Amino acid sequence: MTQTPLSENGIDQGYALSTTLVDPDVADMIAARENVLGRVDYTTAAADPILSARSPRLALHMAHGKADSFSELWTTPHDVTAGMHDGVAYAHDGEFLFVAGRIAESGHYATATEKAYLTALGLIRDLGYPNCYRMWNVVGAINEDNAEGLENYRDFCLGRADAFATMRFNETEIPAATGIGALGGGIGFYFLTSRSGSPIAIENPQQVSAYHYPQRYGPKAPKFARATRMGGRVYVSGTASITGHESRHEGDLVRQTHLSLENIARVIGASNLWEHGIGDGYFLANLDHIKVYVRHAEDIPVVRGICERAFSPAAEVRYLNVDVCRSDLLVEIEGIAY
Ligand SMILES: C=C(O[C@@H]1C=C(C(=O)O)C=C[C@H]1O)C(=O)O
Repeated sequence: MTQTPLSENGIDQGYALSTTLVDPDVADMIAARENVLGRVDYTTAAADPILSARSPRLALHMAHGKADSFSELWTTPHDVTAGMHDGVAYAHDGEFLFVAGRIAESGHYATATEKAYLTALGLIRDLGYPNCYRMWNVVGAINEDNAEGLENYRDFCLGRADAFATMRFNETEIPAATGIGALGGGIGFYFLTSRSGSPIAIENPQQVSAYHYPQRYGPKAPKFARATRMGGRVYVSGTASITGHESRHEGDLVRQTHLSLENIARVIGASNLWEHGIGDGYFLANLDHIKVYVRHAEDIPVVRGICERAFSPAAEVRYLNVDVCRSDLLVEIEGIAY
């Protein structure tokens, strides 16, 4: 029998977390028998992160009713240690860490975002899991202006950029991310980080790196990578109809959906990964645990039709009716390539 190499903390290095997007009652059943590193409920009301059955749980207001509610679970074969720290909930298993937080609804997000991010980023360093490879941020009223007339998304980006600067994250350490609209509840966020793994940040040659977007998109650029390679997988950020730094196909749902998919295919494709020193290449059919964000509910059937032709019929795909970070974007897609 071949032995998997063990790292110094005794965990096999080829190991990665498992995830699933399931109906909440199915999530309850899985949570009752597996080690849950984190649970995120995409549901009808937001709530502060808590420890539930000794693991972190965050509720995001991302669903309009029971029919579009689901839960995302991150599970591990290893024992989990969980805790709360300054309002954030976290858990770790010796190799991976999950941390979740919430920023209360407010007319001004930058300072509170910076503070919450510093809490979470400080925690991952102090606990010894400094390598952040994926972040999700859901922002209520994302395209509306704050009390000073700055769009809430841009306000959030300001605080996030300041936190990364304070923590001295350089461009190669910036994780894959999603920054998407929520139906309410301020800003909810959660991160995945690793103790010993070194995530590789991946960019899209057809897109300006988000962290180099010009100032017309906000005072501080959105700090995220287009994807990260970690533990034999590629975590693809929320991806929309953008080339260069500009939104394309304004008002054209079909073309926006196709360009979003093309952008993902390019990011995960063999030639791009080769440029990033990664041997494997992936196709859209390799994507799983996909979220498709659609601005207008009535557009979901058309988007679904296009996506179903591109993705594996076995993939877990959830469609959410929420706003997107730029008001001219109608659709955005994320997933994990295996
Ligand atoms: C769609 C884009 O950005 C969105 C916003 C992100 C963020 O601010 O973290 C990350 C990915 C997308 O959800 C884009 O700029 O291409």
